[in-house]
Amino acid sequence: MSTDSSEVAPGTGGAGDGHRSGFACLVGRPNAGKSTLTNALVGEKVAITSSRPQTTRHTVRGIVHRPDAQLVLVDTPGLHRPRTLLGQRLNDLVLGTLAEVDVIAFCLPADERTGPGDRWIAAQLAQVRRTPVVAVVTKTDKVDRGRLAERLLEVTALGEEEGHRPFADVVPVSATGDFQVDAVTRVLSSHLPPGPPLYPDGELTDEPEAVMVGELVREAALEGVRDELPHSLAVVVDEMTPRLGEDGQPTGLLKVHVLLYVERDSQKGIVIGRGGARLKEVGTTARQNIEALLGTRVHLDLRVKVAKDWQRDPRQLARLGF
Ligand SMILES: Nc1nc2c(ncn2[C@@H]2O[C@H](COP(=O)(O)OP(=O)(O)OP(=O)(O)O)[C@@H](O)[C@H]2O)c(=O)[nH]1
Repeated sequence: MSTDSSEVAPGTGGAGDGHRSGFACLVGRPNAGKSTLTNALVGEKVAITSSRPQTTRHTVRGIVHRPDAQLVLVDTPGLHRPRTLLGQRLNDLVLGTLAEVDVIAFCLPADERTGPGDRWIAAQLAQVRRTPVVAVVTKTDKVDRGRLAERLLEVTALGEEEGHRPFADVVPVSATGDFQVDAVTRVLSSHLPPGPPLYPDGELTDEPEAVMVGELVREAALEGVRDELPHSLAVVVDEMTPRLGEDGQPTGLLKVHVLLYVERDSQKGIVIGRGGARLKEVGTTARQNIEALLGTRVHLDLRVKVAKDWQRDPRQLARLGF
């Protein structure tokens, strides 16, 4: 791993003498690389990545353990200008989270230019006054050194624009190229308050298992589908119980029932596929990942249902846990 200190933008330095602990939140436009970075930092798959924007619905925490610091990552949905009630709810959730964390990592892809979406987020972050904001320039493997240098300056300038807040640090990283991942941990940790670890060593997430199971199903169901499904797919884990044998004893198999809600019949068709072929694939992929996550054999039952216009209906949203 390349974590040469000369590659780190100047910042507030190391964690100091004592141990530090606290919470960090990753924000950025959809597709900015937040989930991938969370996974790289934690070193295990906990958040959901997908090549489709706005797939992260739940606040998933990953925990980075280091000898001198414990960094609890709160991965949020993409902060974006709300178009639907769901979008508004997500933004409220994000802003509420931001006010409570110790440091915010604002992810900006190296291979894109600063756009209106970034300016909108920068303006939102300026409202969260007390929390330091570290700009993390992601996906550096996608650009050459010259472009990266330009981009770092461009990002620094974004913090200095009227109505924004200067960034506490600017750090380049490639989560997939394993470049500077440690540097991101170090810089974020340097902004945490002194304190003992908040979670026992070895713990990677405090997200309830059912939420993570739901996310794995959601991820599998979205894979390779290129239409508007990310906005129209909700996942509810209905049941997770040990399967009992004929003698009433546990068989070592976990029974998992999951409901996939789509908005329209046409979307139901997309998820299920011809003759149910796609849903079968989704089930196999999701089951393997759930088994890896929980360390137990799983019997997975997926049902697809249509919940018309659920994104705009507060009662439906509440029922689905938003
Ligand atoms: N080349 C390269 N691609 C990356 C890197 N980090 C993320 N990506 C890709 O960028 C896309 C988006 O990454 P995500 O981590 O899902 O982005 P996100 O910000 O969590 O997206 P939302 O959940 O939509 O908010 C995926 O296709 C990733 O594989 C990186 O360091 N290098």
